[in-house]
Amino acid sequence: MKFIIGIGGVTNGGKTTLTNRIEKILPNCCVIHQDNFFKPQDQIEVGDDGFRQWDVITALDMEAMVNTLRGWVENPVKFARSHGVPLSPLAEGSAPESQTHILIVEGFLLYNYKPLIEFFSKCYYVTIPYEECKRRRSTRTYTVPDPPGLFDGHVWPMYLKHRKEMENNCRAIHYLDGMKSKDELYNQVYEDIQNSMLNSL
Ligand SMILES: Nc1ncnc2c1ncn2[C@@H]1O[C@H](COP(=O)(O)OP(=O)(O)OP(=O)(O)O)[C@@H](O)[C@H]1O
Ligand SMILES: NC(=O)c1ccc[n+]([C@@H]2O[C@H](CO)[C@@H](O)[C@H]2O)c1
Repeated sequence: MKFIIGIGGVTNGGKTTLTNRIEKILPNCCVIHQDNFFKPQDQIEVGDDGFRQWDVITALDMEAMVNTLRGWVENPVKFARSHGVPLSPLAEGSAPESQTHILIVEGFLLYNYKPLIEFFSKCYYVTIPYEECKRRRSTRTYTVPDPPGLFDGHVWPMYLKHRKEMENNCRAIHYLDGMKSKDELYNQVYEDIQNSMLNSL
C-alpha cells in the first residue's frame, strides 16, 4: 500500500516539527518539503507593495515538486534508497506493492495547486492565530530574511487568501490546532494516521 499524507498550513504552525517526529516513527517513510522548491531570489517577483512575493504559488517550482512526488509513486523503494531513508528488512527485499510505503508532503501551500491535491490520501492543515504566528515568525531567519513589514504586508494577507481558496476548492481537510503542545499534536496525528491507514486497507 502507498499512503501519501499532506501536512499543510500556516507558516510557523509547526508543520516541520510535527513531520520530523512522525517520519521517525512510521515505517518506510519518506518526506518531501515544499520549502526546498522555492525559486532563487532573483526569480521572485517584486509586488506593487515593494515586497518580494514569496508566499504565492509562482514563487515555487511546483512542477519539479510534483515530478519528485511522481518519482516516489513510481518506485518508493528506489526513492527511499536514493534519499538515504532506511527501509524495514521486509521492504528491502520485496516489491513495493506488497509492503506499506508512506510519503509525507509538508508545506505552506499544498492545497492550492490542483496537480498536487489529487495525490493525497489524507490532508492535514495546521492553524495558529495571528499573534502567535507573528511572534513565532519573528524568531525565524529564512534563507532570505524577512524585511520589516513583510509579515503584515504580505505573509499574513496571502495566508488568509490561500486558506479561503482552499476552503472553496478542497475536499476533506483535517484541521490541527497548532497551539496544542508538540507532544499532543504528535500523539493526535500518529493515532489518526494509523486509523486512516487501517480504514484504507
Ligand atoms: N506545538 C508547538 N507549540 C509551540 N511552538 C511550536 C510548536 N510546534 C513548533 N513550534 C515552534 O514554532 C516554530 C516553527 O516551527 P516549524 O518550523 O515546525 O513550523 P513550520 O510550520 O514548518 O514553519 P515554516 O513553514 O514557516 O517553515 C519553531 O520555533 C518551533 O519550535
Ligand atoms: N526557504 C526560502 O528560500 C524562503 C525564502 C524567503 C521566505 N521564505 C518563507 O518560507 C515560508 C514557508 O515556509 C513562507 O512564508 C516564505 O515567506 C522562505
